[in-house]
Amino acid sequence: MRRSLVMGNWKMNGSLAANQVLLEALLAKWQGVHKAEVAVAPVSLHLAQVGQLLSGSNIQLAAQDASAHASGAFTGEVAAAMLSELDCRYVIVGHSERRQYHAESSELVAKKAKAVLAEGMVPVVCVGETLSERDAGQTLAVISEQLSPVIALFGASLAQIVVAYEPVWAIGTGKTATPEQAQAVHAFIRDQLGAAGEQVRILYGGSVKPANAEALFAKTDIDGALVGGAALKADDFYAICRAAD
Ligand SMILES: O=C(CO)COP(=O)(O)O
Repeated sequence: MRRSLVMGNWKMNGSLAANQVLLEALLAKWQGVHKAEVAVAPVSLHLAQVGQLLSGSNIQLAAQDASAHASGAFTGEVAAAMLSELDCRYVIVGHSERRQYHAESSELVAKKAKAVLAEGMVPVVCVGETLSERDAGQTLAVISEQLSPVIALFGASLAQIVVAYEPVWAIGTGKTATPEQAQAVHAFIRDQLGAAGEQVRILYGGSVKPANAEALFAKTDIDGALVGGAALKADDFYAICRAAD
């Protein structure tokens, strides 16, 4: 049985003070989420302070990206080992915003995922098609291309990753994939992962809200959510976590 996972991706939002207020509001109402695992991913600069606020709670710390390199002359990058030092449990890699605005290839994303795993953390590998790719009937081909370097690089450790399916057209647009559309892609991803597939949690991301979370989580292959905008509102994020519990 796969344990559901809800992760809040705060992206590049909020001052440290604002994020502290958000977390305190979340922790104040934090009862009743026992079965689902929950994590929040602040910007790397805030990880230490957010980690301190989370200590004693059952909310895990996550990072939004990691370098593929272990250390050295890579200005602006943050190594996986540094994230591990701050007790991060999860690291998002290959978010569409990184692929789109920072030209990250699927090969680079796979290397980042491997670097995260090597430091004892869980990579959350994001995949997803754009609207024009969907309209052209290329959704599954795109997902397959994005996953294949990860599958090739991970081998037997593939069961240890988390995958997030985030259709680009649903991110921050208020347009969610229908539960049926998401389920079809999740089932495809699980199939692509082969024998490891049964164990891998596959999250859906893209305009997840309290109003649509339950219907998404009811689908067989949707094991949780990667939440952007709604994770910045304590009430909404809490409601999504409850729906996964
Ligand atoms: O990109 C996302 C999470 O990583 C989804 O963002 P939204 O929930 O704001 O659509």
